[in-house]
Amino acid sequence: MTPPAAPVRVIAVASGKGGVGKTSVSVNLAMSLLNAGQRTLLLDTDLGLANIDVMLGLSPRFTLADVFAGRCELRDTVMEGPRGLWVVPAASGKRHMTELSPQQHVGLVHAFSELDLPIDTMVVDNAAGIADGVLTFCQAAQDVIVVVCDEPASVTDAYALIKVLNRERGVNRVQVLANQVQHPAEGRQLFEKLERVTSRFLDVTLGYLGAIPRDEWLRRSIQRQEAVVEAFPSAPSSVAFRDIARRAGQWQSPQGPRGHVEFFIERLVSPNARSATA
Ligand SMILES: Nc1ncnc2c1ncn2[C@@H]1O[C@H](COP(=O)(O)OP(=O)(O)OP(=O)(O)O)[C@@H](O)[C@H]1O
Repeated sequence: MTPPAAPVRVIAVASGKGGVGKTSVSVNLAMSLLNAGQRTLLLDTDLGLANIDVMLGLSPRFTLADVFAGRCELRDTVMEGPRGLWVVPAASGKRHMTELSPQQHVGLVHAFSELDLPIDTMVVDNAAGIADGVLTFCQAAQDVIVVVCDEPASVTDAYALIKVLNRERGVNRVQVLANQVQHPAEGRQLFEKLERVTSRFLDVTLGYLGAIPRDEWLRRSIQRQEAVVEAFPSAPSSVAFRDIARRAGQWQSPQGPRGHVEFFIERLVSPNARSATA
C-alpha cells in the first residue's frame, strides 16, 4: 500500500487593490520557503494578467488557459523554476479566462488533489479584486495573506476583500503584510488601521505578518527576471522576506478538512479516516 501523501500547507496571497506588490510577495515568499527546505509550488491564478512566469524568466509550454481549453492536463502545466521551485503558470491576455464559472474555479481546486507532486507548501498568487475566483482560491487555502501598502485605496480595498471573504466564504483568519513601507512603524500602523474596522464589523482574526520595505533592489530584481531573495540576498527586502517565510513556517499546521472547497483535501484526511470510509 502506498503511504498517504502528507498534508500540503496552502497559502493564498491577495490584496484587493492591484499593483501593491502581491506577485512580488508571492514569488519571494515561495523562494524563501523553498530555501528554508520546504518543497514549494507557486500557482499563478491571475488568468487575465498573469506574470509569475515573466517575473521568473520562464517560458511556459502550457498554462492554465490550456487546461481550461482542454488542450492538456493540469500536471502538464507544472514547470521547474529556479532551484527546483515548481510553478504552475497562468496565461496573459486571455480575456475569456477571466470569465470562468464558479464551477470551473472549484474544479481547478479539486484538480490539485489529483496532482501527485511531492510538495510541502503551495503559494497561490491571486488576481487583484474580489471576483469569484479570488474568493474561491482564498477560501480553499489554509491561510490567506492580504498585502497592503500605504495608500487609502489599498486599505479600503483590503478591507472590502476581507469583508467578502468573511461574510460570504466563512474565512475567519487573515494575515496582513505591509509592502513598500518607508519605515517599520508604517507597517504596524497600516495593520492597526485595518484591525480597528475589522474588529468592529467582522468576525475575523487579523494577524500582523510584518512589513517589506520599499526597496530599489527589488525593482532591479524584477528587471533581471529573478526573485530578489535570489538576485540580491542581502537586500533589505530579501532579509524581510526570509523573516516572513520563517514566521509563516511557524503557523499551526492544518488540522483536517474544514468542510468546504479546499486544496489537496484528500491529503488532509487522516489515514484512519480514509480506511474507515473505504
Ligand atoms: N517592496 C517593494 N519595493 C519597491 N518596489 C516594489 C515593492 N513591491 C512592489 N514594487 C513595485 O511595484 C510593482 C508592482 O508589483 P507587483 O507586480 O508585485 O504587484 P501586484 O500587486 O502583483 O500587481 P497586479 O495586481 O497588477 O498583479 C513592481 O513592478 C515593483 O516595481
